[in-house]
Amino acid sequence: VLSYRLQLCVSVPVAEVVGVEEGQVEVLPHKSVEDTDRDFTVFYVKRSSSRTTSGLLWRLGRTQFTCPSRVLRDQWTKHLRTALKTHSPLRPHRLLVFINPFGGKKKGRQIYHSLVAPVFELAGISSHVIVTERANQARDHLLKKDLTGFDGVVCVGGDGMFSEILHGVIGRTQQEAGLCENDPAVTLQSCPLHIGIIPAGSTDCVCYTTVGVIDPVTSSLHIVIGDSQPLDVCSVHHGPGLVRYSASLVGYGFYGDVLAESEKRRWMGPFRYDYSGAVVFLSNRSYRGTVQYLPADPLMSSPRDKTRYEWVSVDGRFKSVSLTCMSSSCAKSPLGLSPSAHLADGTGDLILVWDTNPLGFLTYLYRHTTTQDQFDLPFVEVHRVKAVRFTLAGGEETEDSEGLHGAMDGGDGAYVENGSIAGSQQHLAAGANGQMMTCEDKTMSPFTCGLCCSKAPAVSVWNCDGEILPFPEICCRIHGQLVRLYARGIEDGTFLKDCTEERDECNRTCIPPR
Ligand SMILES: Nc1ncnc2c1ncn2[C@@H]1O[C@H](COP(=O)(O)OP(=O)(O)OP(=O)(O)O)[C@@H](O)[C@H]1O
Ligand SMILES: CCCCCCCCCCCCC/C=C/[C@@H](O)[C@H](CO)NC(=O)CCCCC
Ligand SMILES: [Ca+2]
Repeated sequence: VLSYRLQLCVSVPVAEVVGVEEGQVEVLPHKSVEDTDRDFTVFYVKRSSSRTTSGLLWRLGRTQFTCPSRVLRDQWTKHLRTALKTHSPLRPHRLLVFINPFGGKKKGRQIYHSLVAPVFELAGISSHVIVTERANQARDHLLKKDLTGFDGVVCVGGDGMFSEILHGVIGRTQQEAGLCENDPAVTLQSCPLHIGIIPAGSTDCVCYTTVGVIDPVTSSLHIVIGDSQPLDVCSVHHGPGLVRYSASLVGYGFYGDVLAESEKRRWMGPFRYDYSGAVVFLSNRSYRGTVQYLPADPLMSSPRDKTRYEWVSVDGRFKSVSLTCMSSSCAKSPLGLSPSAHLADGTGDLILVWDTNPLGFLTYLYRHTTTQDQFDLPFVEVHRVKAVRFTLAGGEETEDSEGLHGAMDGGDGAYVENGSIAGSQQHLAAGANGQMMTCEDKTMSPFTCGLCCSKAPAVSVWNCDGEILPFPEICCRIHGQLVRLYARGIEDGTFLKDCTEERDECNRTCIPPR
């Protein structure tokens, strides 16, 4: 308990003290120090009274103390600094910071320098800052450069930027451990570097899901006090190799189409998703396929039914197929794609939305924006899984492959925009084997292209955390707690009554107040 000289009482856990400074110090908007012999200032995490729909906003609290003598003041500051080290061993000392100057509303640099850097400085963190000049620069840096001395990596940007960091730290860890990332059966090594996210993107889904708010100051405070939240990661494989990792959404059909459509409209900023969502909804597509999944929960089966840990296969026509390792919440959908998914339980939730009429699908989508259960619809099913495979359904496979060749001479075919993968503006035909061929008409979107070739596309693309994967056949495996974030899950002080998870394995509403 810290006694404040105006007789107010402020109680702050040592774990939430950000820093201690001699004198009467102010930090924001600018640092100013009035150095008096007997004063010191304590900075700490203060929960804001303004409540958001999901998590709590954190602010920098500040309390000044006056001691009877300078000697006593120096004893206080020394002891407090020692206590910080002892109580919070995961507090970072040195961070590698990547800023994407073009993410979201293009305010990454400003956000970092005005809101985040002062908090880092106060906490005595030394930061090496890199403003990226190209996509994948952060990933490549993490894969190749010397990372000695860094405790964590911070990305200032959106989910795409987080994904770069994710690939960098996972890849580097496996390289150093001599493990093969291509084999979905290999148990990957969890990464020693913590990842911090300063939200400055369009969806900021990973930040929203792990912190509960999109707020750079809240996130910077989680980083400086060394909060640690393990996170499940899904590896996505195609043919013999690893294609990508995903922390949030691996989605085929609706979410793949929205992404393909929105990549052409990056100039619209975050609004591109709303616009593309409407375009794709109106195109009323569904796709055939076979989904195989490995159920995660042995309680779902009995010892006599021979289904324990065996692959289950479903075949049909889907509006969307989504796999998410976490709830995947965002401002549009505060409870997320799968509201009770856990951040670090080693499983993912597979959501199958069977073909339905437009009103039914709209109801499904709309429920994401409310507290109504989006799974309580006759055409939706959800499974907690360890692994998923997707193939084009039986006869469809041949049909599509033939369609591909037909596309070359103007026949039937399935078309996707190449989007960010190879940077080309041509349309690619994605076949059962992932082989890609260009469509004759290089000027139209996949949707009009479907029309120009007289048939709506039979094959969609995968949306993997906001990146397009232009081949339908994939295999996914969830790796439990592969990375750690500077976060603590959504902090709202209530417990789910039926939750039996340990804190580290639980996700959202079960986090006890500290
Ligand atoms: N300097 C750069 N120039 C161009 N692209 C970059 C640069 N730095 C990073 N990128 C890429 O920009 C892409 C998008 O960035 P980011 O995720 O930060 O913003 P966003 O797409 O607006 O947000 P969200 O991913 O939350 O929807 C990332 O995939 C990243 O690889
Ligand atoms: C009538 C109202 C209907 C409203 C429907 C709202 C449905 C919202 C569901 C939210 C799902 C978020 C899934 C997160 C995906 C991220 O990993 C990814 C990368 O940032 N974002 C997108 O692909 C961007 C994808 C955007 C999809 C809309
Ligand atoms: Ca999970």
